[in-house]
Amino acid sequence: YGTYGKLNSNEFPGDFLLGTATASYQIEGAWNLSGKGENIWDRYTHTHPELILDRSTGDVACDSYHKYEEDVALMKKMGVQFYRFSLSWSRILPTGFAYQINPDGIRYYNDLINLLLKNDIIPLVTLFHWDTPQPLEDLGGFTNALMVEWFEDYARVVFENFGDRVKLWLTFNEPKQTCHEGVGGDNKAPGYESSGIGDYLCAHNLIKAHARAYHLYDKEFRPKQNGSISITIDTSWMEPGTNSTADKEAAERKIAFNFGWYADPIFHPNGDYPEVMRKLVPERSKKEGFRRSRLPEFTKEEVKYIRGTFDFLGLNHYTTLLVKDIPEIPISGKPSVDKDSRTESWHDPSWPPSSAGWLKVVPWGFTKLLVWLKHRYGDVPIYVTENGFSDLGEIDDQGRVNYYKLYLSAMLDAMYEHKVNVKAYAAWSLVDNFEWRDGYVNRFGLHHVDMNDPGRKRTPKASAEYYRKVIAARKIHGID
Ligand SMILES: O=S(=O)(O)CCCN1CCN(CCO[C@@H]2O[C@H](CO)[C@@H](O)[C@H](O)[C@H]2O)CC1
Repeated sequence: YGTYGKLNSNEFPGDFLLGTATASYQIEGAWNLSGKGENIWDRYTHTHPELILDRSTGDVACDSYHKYEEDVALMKKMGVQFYRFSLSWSRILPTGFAYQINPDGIRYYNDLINLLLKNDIIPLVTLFHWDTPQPLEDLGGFTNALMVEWFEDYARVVFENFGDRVKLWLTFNEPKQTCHEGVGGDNKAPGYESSGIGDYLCAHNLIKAHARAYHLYDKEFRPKQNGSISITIDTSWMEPGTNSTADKEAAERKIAFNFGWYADPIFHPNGDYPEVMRKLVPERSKKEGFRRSRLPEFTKEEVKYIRGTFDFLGLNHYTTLLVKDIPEIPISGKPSVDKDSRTESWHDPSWPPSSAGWLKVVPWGFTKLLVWLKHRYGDVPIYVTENGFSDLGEIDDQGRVNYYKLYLSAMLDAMYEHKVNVKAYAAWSLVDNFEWRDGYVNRFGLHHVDMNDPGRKRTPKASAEYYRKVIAARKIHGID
């Protein structure tokens, strides 16, 4: 693969953190037990079974609500240094509003946090991993500007209850899946399909909510709790389909619309949405006959308020796309972010597959993405909060072992050859879990979960053994 593919970096720096990750709706189950309120994924899976590949739900999932001790034991055995998990907003605040706190929600997460600390595993806690409380969605969810207040109130309850022991926070996981896929499309809950309009509105409020929670932490909690807080944003690497200038610019546009949309307002020295978005969206909106741009605008004060609301950068990365320029997209049909970006993307047929159509094994893309992040956002500490491989659940998962060897090596290449400041890596995922619209068909776990067994039996796969050796030896090769 040339410079980007040499598998020559092998060892992790002494202070590098190796961990694993999950999310509340995907593993907890207990969807309506002990006071938990309904969230949009409960609603989406209960009312649209036809949208889920195996018509399953997260009603029970891995039953980690009851089996979190087993989960911690699996992590202890692998020797992971940290565990990234998310809080179910509706388990803590059943109505979404902070006037009613569910004691069992506080109890559950305290038990989990205390057990992690007892096992010398650092908790890295995500406040929001897509599971909006349904009563808030009924009021528009993130298309309602008041969500900024409601999220701040939720964050305050969380920092008050867990911030004495939790020192690493993420406000949101992958905002694009909530806004672009969930509000703009129906690929995720709530499934409004308000493409090119609702997704921009959702993102605008979500970014403000992130900044509000950051400043709340920074002013009221950091002085006594001394933690760090950021956001996790995902992107594929966007590789030009040809080395034409048009395709190179198209790839830059695509990653701006895909990642910069959320990252620039927070991490870019100038803040605000990427320039290319602030140019192309108003232009196309006008041609479509809109009286004003479909992309909401931050005021100067808001740009300042949002810029710099991070202590590190949370990155989820899985794969790479090839991108080409589409010079003219006819003004017809519904508006969309993809039309606004004037790009088309695809996979090179030679790239090794996974069981998920969107995930191809392209390790050099990880190196390029990490280098791109450093050039665009400077030397910000990067926490890789998700990276992993999908298969159909085989125990001898050599495809996953191979994926981790390649991607960990690609990450170390970026660190050693390009001095990218990566500080941590979380393998997605600790266990097979509810993979959203793919249900339990496509699986990402280091441990197999028997979804037909009421006890949800967990079984280590070959990749769990490989990751245990990597953590013990703190290197990737020569550990068999
Ligand atoms: O078909 S296409 O290519 O046109 C569009 C699909 C591409 N997306 C890219 C982002 N990816 C986010 C991954 O989502 C993350 O990764 C895990 C594995 O999916 C999830 O389980 C986690 O909850 C989530 O944080 C989901 C698929």
